[in-house]
Amino acid sequence: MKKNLLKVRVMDFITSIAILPLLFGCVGIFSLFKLLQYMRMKAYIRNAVVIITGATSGLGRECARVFFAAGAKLVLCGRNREALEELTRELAASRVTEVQTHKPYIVTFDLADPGAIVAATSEILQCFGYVDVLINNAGISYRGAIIDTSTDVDKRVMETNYFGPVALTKALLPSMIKRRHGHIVAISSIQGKISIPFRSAYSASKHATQAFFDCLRAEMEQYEIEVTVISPGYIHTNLSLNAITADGSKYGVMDKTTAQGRRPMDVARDVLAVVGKKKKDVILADLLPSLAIYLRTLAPGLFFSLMASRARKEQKSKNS
Ligand SMILES: NC(=O)C1=CN([C@@H]2O[C@H](COP(=O)(O)OP(=O)(O)OC[C@H]3O[C@@H](n4cnc5c(N)ncnc54)[C@H](OP(=O)(O)O)[C@@H]3O)[C@@H](O)[C@H]2O)C=CC1
Ligand SMILES: CCCCCCCCCCCCCCCC(=O)OCC(=O)COP(=O)(O)O
Repeated sequence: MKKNLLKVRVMDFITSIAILPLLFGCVGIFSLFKLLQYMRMKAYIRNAVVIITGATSGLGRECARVFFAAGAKLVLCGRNREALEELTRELAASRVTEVQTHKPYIVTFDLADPGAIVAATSEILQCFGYVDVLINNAGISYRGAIIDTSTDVDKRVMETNYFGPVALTKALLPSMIKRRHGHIVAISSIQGKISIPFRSAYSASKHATQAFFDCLRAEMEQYEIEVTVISPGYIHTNLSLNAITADGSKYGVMDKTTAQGRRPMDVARDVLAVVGKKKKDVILADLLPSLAIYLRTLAPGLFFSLMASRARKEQKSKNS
């Protein structure tokens, strides 16, 4: 009995001695892999020509900061030149020592104006000769009941969130195909995966975005062009303040959900990492929205009931 116990202890000792180096080896290989991945990511962005739409505020502005610090040659887009110039001054004044930084180039255009998109693309290509990464970030949200919403409002949201990015992407694709190099990023939303009540136009525009860029990814693989769709949850930006309502007027309210959202700087860092790793489709949200996506797929009936009850509650609180 005693002899057996000793035998077991000796065996345990030998096993633990053998396992320890194996464990350390695995951790070492994993750390090395992570380091290589990090270095490759940095090299991918350094000196790359990166277009960011909607760089005047919120997530776009923070993306500009992190991509600038990573050494990208930025093309900052928006409608407000003054805001873009102020951002450029801010970036120039920031101290980044790790990599060589580049003064951003500013292009102003309205995504709802197809002619302006074509002109902007020619200007960018004339100036840089090529584009490495396009980040379709600009967007507007909407609040309203379908029954009260004019079709003009639906079109306005679709133009900014869907047709604009599609036109900009198409204008850049030929030069990317020629180089067999390029990366198109679409900032979608959790609402590109599930629809919640009183967001019809916004959610439809984001579902269309998801569908278009999924299709583009498949068609572009043969040209080695990457396509990434990023679906964030709530972010603390001006999105709800800038949202439009059923009659096209500005909503102008900082919603609690927006105010309690993630810091745009943190989301921008995630965007940089996701782009650097060339991920195809990423959800950047808490557990509940992610679970809601699974629920929509696995138990649609239950998901629809939950959304209907949410609509009833919201309607009731609006009426009272
Ligand atoms: N905040 C959130 O909770 C979430 C946001 N998102 C997405 O993130 C992206 C960025 O939004 P966010 O930073 O939050 O919101 P902001 O309102 O802070 O920023 C929106 C940006 O889009 C630009 N924009 C709006 N309309 C147009 C237009 N017609 N032409 C050109 N540019 C335009 C604005 O520029 P201008 O100065 O010209 O108005 C602004 O720079 C959007 O696509 C949004 O759907 C996704 C999930 C959650
Ligand atoms: C297995 C249990 C699952 C339980 C799921 C319950 C369903 C809960 C619903 C959760 C809905 C989450 C919605 C998230 C919406 C979101 O993050 O949107 C991001 C935006 O784009 C915000 O834009 P907005 O203009 O709406 O502020």
